[in-house]
Amino acid sequence: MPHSSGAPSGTPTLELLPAVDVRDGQAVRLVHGESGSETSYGDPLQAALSWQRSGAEWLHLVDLDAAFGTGDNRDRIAEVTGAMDIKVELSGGIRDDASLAAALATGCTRVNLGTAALETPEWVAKIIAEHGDRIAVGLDVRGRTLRGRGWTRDGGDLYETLARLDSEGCARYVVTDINKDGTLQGPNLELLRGVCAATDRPVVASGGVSSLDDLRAIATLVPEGVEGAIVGKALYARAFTLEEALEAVSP
Ligand SMILES: O=C(O)c1ccccc1N[C@@H]1O[C@H](COP(=O)(O)O)[C@@H](O)[C@H]1O
Repeated sequence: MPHSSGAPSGTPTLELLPAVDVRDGQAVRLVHGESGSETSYGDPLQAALSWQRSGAEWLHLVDLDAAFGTGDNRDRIAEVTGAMDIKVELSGGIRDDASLAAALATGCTRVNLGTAALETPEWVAKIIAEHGDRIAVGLDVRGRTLRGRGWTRDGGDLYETLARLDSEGCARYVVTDINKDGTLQGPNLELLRGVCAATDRPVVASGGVSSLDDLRAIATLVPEGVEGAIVGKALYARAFTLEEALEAVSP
């Protein structure tokens, strides 16, 4: 049977997660995750609905104010999640029982924890045991060093933390190269390979995607354990459409 112009036939499909990051009620993109580097793209609900209409099966939704500790967009996040018919991965400021309960109550498919995995490991081990694959951990790295609190503080060694989380049963990792994030400079394939070699859990790639070729390159890592890729700036900058991206990674 003929196959599409995307990834080689027989390769499992790379999941694509278009990102909607919310700051001060607006959909924004940052460069290197730095506060103050925002470009605004308007209403987050409209952005999320447009990715859904374009065929997304996942939405990566981030409360940036909660991640930075500059307030939160909880109502907006709940509104967007509630309006989605697709799966939602929710990130930003999920650090204790109250914020976790609020996040899970939105009906999101899973949450993604950053700072908590670095600062309150006992709590994270407990909620992994309670919620299984509804919990992912975001490994946001610069070099080999993890960063928390809006990526402003060092949080330990990537591979030591990964080994600890693996032993606690963490179901999945969202791996972001901070140096690449929001830069349209291409993904850090070496980092992704390194993480895949160190764990048998699925990995979602994040940071740097600029072109369909970048997505095809990430898709070659599916057999090594990369399950998905978050796409942000490239979609907002119209480097390609989501329809083109989905086609590019479908076997
Ligand atoms: O996504 C970003 O651009 C981003 C930038 C700066 C900080 C955080 C960012 N995103 C997400 O937030 C979580 C971390 O939140 P927390 O530490 O759990 O409060 C991180 O994993 C990213 O998914």
